[in-house]
Amino acid sequence: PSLATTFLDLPLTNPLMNASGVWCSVASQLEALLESESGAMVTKSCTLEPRDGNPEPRYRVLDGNKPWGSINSMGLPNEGFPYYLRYTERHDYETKPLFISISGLTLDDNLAMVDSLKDAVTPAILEVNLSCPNVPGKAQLGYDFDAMDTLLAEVTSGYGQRQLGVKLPPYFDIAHFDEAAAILNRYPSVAFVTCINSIGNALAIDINSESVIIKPKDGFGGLGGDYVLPTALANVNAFFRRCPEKAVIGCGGVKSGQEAFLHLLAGATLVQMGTALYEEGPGIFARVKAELLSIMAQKGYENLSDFQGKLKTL
Ligand SMILES: O=C(O)c1[nH]c(=O)[nH]c(=O)c1Cl
Repeated sequence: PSLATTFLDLPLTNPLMNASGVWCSVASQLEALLESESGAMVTKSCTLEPRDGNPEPRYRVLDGNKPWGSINSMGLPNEGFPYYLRYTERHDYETKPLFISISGLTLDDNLAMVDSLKDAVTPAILEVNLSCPNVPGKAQLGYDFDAMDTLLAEVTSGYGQRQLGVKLPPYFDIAHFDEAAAILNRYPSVAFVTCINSIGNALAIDINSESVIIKPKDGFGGLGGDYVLPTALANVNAFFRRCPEKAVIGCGGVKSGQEAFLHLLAGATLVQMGTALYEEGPGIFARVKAELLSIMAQKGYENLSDFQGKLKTL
């Protein structure tokens, strides 16, 4: 079988990539992703200026009893937009496509970054993060439909209607899938949606210390890992059904070929890994590729298109 695929008409050797934020904040990590067997890669969401982010501990793996996952309240630590723009100028696009993620603290900051990217005419693919749950005082744009609509109008226009994508928070209500998709479908240049970001503001508690386990926001943080897989699959399939003109990138709960297969079946074109990559490192891509190929072989599938988006209902 073959894992070859295309995304926005770009050829990829396989559909696997990192989730923004994991193993992609500094050049050494980005170079490790380039060397890895991922089919593509994305940078850490950046703000206009560098940020230290929230106080530590701000990331913890939750691996008491199975299932396992992670909680994080990083607070958007990043090297600042110019650092990542410079990286896009020296990336080897022949090896694999690069996405650049932006998460401006204000609409003006997002527009300033978009304007610089438009002038840079870089092959990097823009993913606008609408779903960071961890900046104190900043509500997630993806949960404010008016603000999301305004941002999309300004950003798509500012980007000269060049193709871009958005990183969405998980939604949990059919009416919200309907409303978010209706807004997104009014912007043809939004060529893909990445579902999902972490499930915001979960609370992990340690029974021995009788305490929360991360410092920021009294322990409230974004949840990732096994816990979010069914919600991630629902969001992938909901937007796959509602946005036939757009591609869906699946993210959430992928740690083996099995979950990658499920995301593809639900409608994802590419599949991102966050928590599992954080814990295992970039070697995970070779493992998950092999597992996915083995599942395809067992099922008699030659190409991803043999099952991609072909989830059955009862
Ligand atoms: O705290 C973070 O940096 C963070 N953490 C997340 O789980 N998702 C995001 O989009 C971001 Cl920007």
